[in-house]
Amino acid sequence: MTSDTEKYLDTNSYRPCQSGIKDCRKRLPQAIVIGAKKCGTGTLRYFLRVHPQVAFSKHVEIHYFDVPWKYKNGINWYRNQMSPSWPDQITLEKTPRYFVCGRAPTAIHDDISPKTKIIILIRDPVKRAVSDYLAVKHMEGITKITFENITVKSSHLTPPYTDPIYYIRSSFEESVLDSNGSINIWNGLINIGLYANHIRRWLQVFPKEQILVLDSDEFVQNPLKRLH
Ligand SMILES: Nc1ncnc2c1ncn2[C@@H]1O[C@H](COP(=O)(O)OS(=O)(=O)O)[C@@H](OP(=O)(O)O)[C@H]1O
Repeated sequence: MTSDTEKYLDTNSYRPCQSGIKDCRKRLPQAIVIGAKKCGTGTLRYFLRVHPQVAFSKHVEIHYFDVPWKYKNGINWYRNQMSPSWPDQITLEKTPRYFVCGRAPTAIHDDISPKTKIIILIRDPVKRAVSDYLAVKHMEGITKITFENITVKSSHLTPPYTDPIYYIRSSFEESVLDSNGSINIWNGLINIGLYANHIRRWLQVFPKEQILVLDSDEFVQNPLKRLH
């Protein structure tokens, strides 16, 4: 998943396709990997990118539906972020934050198509939370932005919220537990892992036949089986 690998895939594509060649153009995605964050979405993209019938977006994550300034750019801007595809290829993108984004289900339904397929990976929520915690801590080290003592407001989690608020302290346990020892479900570390709550919102917009939920733990052990 290094940038060298990405470059190799770009220049050695099995079915090179460039805008301008007959029938080869950028299309809106027929399927979107919406998350969840830290559940193996990067690995799924990595595998699917080499499938000859898949045109996965070159950008690792597009964040069109969850980032207001990108959404304001409009659907043509979004289409332009996709990889060019042949008519028989499926265009795909992945942005794990869509999973928790309040406006994403309706916007995908209305702006792309009610027939859009939704792919969700889920994983043991505790392992997901620890992975997320370590990633945010790492980011804290790089950006020097401190996440310590960020106030958690449940109002941030009403639609169209774009990101659960993270409450990160020096240890994982301190981060996820309230002073009375109960789990703070409004902390993004926990909230993203309340999969049922989020999937319920997607099911209010898309029929269950269009939503594929994959067990990421199984995907680690037997990726080929899950890819079929
Ligand atoms: N094949 C496969 N299947 C499932 N999970 C895998 C796989 N490969 C990697 N991983 C683990 O997934 C974690 C990263 O998930 P994401 O790629 O979704 O992260 S991100 O949201 O895009 O940042 C990250 O978890 P942690 O290692 O616990 O941090 C990866 O190790």
